[in-house]
Amino acid sequence: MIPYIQRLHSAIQKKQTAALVGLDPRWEQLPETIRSSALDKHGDSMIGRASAYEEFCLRIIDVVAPLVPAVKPQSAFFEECGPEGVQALRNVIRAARDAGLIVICDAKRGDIGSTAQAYANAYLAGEDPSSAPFAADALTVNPYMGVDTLQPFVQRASEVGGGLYVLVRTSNPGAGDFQDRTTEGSTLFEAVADGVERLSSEFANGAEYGSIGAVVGATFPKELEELRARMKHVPLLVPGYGSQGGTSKDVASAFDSNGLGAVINSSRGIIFSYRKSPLAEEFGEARWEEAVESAAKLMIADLAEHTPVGNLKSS
Ligand SMILES: O=c1ccn([C@@H]2O[C@H](COP(=O)(O)O)[C@@H](O)[C@H]2O)c(=O)[nH]1
Repeated sequence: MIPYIQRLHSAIQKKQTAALVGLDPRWEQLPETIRSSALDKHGDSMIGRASAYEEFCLRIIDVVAPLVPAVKPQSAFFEECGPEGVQALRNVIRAARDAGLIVICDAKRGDIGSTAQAYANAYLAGEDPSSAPFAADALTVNPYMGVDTLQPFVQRASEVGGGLYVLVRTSNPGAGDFQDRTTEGSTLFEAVADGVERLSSEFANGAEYGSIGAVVGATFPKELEELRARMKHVPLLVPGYGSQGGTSKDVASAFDSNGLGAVINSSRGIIFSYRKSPLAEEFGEARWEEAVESAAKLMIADLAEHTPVGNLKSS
């Protein structure tokens, strides 16, 4: 079985980029053609929204699969549509994997050990997509309840060749409210980072990186730089580029000198690029897929120019 981190790094080397496209469908922002076809078929209903989300995401996957190594569906938008939404999430994950993409499901799960085990079984398929109902390669997890609650996820990841991304220093404006609280000489986020580094270096078993990663926001570049140095064996998932204001310069420190060790997420900035200047003027909503392709290519070029991603060696 090939561990998650090896599969991720092969995909990054193959596509020559660490750009990660977030799949965060929002009804009001979908192209009018997709909305009206869903309304015609299902009326204004959750079934209609879920089918529109699925169509939108499948078309995005077709556009970005040749360009990027991975996608990150945001579970919340699918869950919001009820059972049909959850079925759409499942279909989107499968389609992305069939298109050769690594799938990181952003569901931020966490609970007491026995319940965490059920979440892990539900979402972490690792290398074999038939081994879980929501067949993600990797899952985001919340460490707030303690290291024992991460163990079932770690165990499952090691059994199936899956990966995890533990929330360490998030990208939202209030991230510091709790994460920056200091006790015994370190902040809460540093204490979590040290725990994740221990888990991932054990998992790495002598390799450079383990499959236990960390979420660290692009919107706090100083903390990102500190955390890269503090968690040497930990691959990073960096949200906050683009719509939340993070730039390629802000995320440069997330990478090692070979351009590995991190993926940078952009969701709205790519999937809704046809709604925003200048791509809105260039393509308009009718050519939304071309705008998405162009936005993904712009992000790829930006990362290649301003971060060590430009040093990636081809596989
Ligand atoms: O700290 C975090 C953790 C997760 N996210 C998620 O990433 C995307 C970001 O979307 P953008 O449109 O690129 O802002 C979204 O799914 C968040 O829930 C995050 O932003 N910050």
